[in-house]
Amino acid sequence: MTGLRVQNLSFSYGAKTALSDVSFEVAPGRFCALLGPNGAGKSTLFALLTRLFTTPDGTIEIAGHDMAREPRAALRQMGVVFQQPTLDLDLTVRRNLDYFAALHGLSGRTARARIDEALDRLGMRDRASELVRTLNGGHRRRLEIARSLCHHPRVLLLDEPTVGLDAATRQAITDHVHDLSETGGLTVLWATHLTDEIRDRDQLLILHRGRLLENGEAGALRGATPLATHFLSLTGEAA
Ligand SMILES: Nc1ncnc2c1ncn2[C@@H]1O[C@H](COP(=O)(O)OP(=O)(O)OP(=O)(O)O)[C@@H](O)[C@H]1O
Repeated sequence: MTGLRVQNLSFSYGAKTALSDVSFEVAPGRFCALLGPNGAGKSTLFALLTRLFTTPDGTIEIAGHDMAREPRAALRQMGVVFQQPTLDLDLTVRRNLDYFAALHGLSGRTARARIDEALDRLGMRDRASELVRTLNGGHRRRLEIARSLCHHPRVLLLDEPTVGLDAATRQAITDHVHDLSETGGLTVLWATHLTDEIRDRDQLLILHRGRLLENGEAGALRGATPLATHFLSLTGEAA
C-alpha cells in the first residue's frame, strides 16, 4: 500500500493552468518535501488533496483509498495543517482539541485519551487550560500539528507550516515533523519554498509553474550543489 499516490493530476482556474499532469507517490512513513516558489501550484495541489477542489483530471489515493470513489475513507486517513492558522484563540488548548476531536466523531473516553496523548506529545498537559492566545507562535503551530493527529491519520499534509515563525522555531517544528515520520511511521507531505527545511534523505518534489520538474531523494538530486542553487539552475528562479 502507498502512503500517498497522485496520478496525472491537472487543474485550471478558467484559462489559467495551475497544475499540469502531476504524478508522484510517497511511500508509507516517508517525509516528502514539496518545493516550489510562489505560484508554483502548491496550494492548488493541497486543495485537491483535501477535496476542497475536485477535478476529473487525475486520481488521488490516500493510504490506499481513492479520493473520488471513497472520499470519507481517504479523508479519515489524512491530517492537515493549513498555511493560515485555524485555532480559536479565545478557547483553551484543551477546548481546541475537544472541538476537533468531536468533528472527527471522537467522544468520551476515546477523545479524552487522544487529547491527553496529544498534550503529552507537546509537553503541554499542564498548560491545557490556558487560552491559545497566550501561547507563542511555535506552540500554536505545534498544537495545530498535534490536533491534526488526534484521529490517528496515516498521512499528514502541511502547507508551508512555518510561515511567520523565527528561525529557531522553524527548525524545531521541522525537526518535530521529521521525527513524527521517522519514529511514528507517518507519511508526510510538507510544502515549502524554504530549502533549509529539506534534508538530504527526504523525498523531494520540485514543482514549478504547475509542472513537476523533479522527484527523488533530495541529496541525490542536488549532488554537491546547495539545494537553493540547484533549484535556481533548474527553474531560473529562487525557491
Ligand atoms: N482563484 C484563482 N484564480 C485564478 N488563478 C489562480 C487562483 N488561485 C491560484 N491561481 C493561480 O494558479 C497558480 C498556482 O497558484 P497556487 O496558489 O496553487 O501556488 P502556490 O505554489 O501555492 O503559491 P503560494 O506559495 O503563493 O501560495 C498561480 O499562477 C496563481 O496565480
